[in-house]
Amino acid sequence: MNQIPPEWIRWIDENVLRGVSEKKLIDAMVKAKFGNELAAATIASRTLERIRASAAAPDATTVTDAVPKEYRYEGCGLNTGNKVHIDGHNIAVLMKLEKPRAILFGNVLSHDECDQLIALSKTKLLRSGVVDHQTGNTKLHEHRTSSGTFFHRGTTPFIAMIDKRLAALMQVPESHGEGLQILNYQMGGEYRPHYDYFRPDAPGSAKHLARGGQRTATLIIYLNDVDGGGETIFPRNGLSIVPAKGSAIYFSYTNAENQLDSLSFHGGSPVIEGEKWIATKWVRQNEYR
Ligand SMILES: O=C(O)CCC(=O)C(=O)O
Ligand SMILES: [Fe+2]
Repeated sequence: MNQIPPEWIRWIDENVLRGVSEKKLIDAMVKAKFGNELAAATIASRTLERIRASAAAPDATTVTDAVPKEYRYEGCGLNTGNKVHIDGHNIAVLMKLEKPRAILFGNVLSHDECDQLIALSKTKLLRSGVVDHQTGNTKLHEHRTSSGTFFHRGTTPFIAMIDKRLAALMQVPESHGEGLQILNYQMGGEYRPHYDYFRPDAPGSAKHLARGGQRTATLIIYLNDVDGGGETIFPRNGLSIVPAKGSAIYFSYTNAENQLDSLSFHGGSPVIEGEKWIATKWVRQNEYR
């Protein structure tokens, strides 16, 4: 990688502002596959820019006001026990993370349900896109090299049953859920780290926010075991989740004050062997239409 994408520049700026050491930032960037020298040079130049900006600020108050408030974590995530029972289906709680709020679940879908979702999607796959922050439209991008399809909420009794289970698991009304997205990554396919929330400062976000408000949480369900690579990564925590058929990673990133948790930055690392299938459920603050 010989160029730093804008979301990484924003990430560097946020963390320089939070006082995170240069070494930690470089380590995280190297982990995310940037070259050591490029990472170090970019971080140094952003640090310098920040020092110059604060020197040019009229008074200390202006600088203090510019520091974003830290994300306030609400409650304790989904506050589950060690098992969740939904309509006769038993889901295991395998791991909990506090920052960002994240829970790894086992057996969210049975193996048979995973196979059914793959079979229903196979003939409908189209290359996935990313949201253009200026226009809000979807465009193809080298950072997202998967194919996918959607199932609108409740389109068939089978999809409706899954939508219902996922809403109960995520503790939101079913109507707040977007349609279930199915993704397939072939060898080398990846989704570079990104936020699932819509950037409030981007003009293209307005039309997405109008359809149910901000996204508050994501559930990524693994529909197959992947032979190599394909982990879901949270590069700011050094966390990676290895896909295991039927299990799912939940994470949330919007609180009642509308703050957004930048630690939820995540991606799908390249598949090295075999292929990867996932189902993603995004939920909104309000009813999604
Ligand atoms: O492929 C993955 O593990 C991550 C997918 C993802 O980030 C998404 O669907 O929003
Ligand atoms: Fe995502």
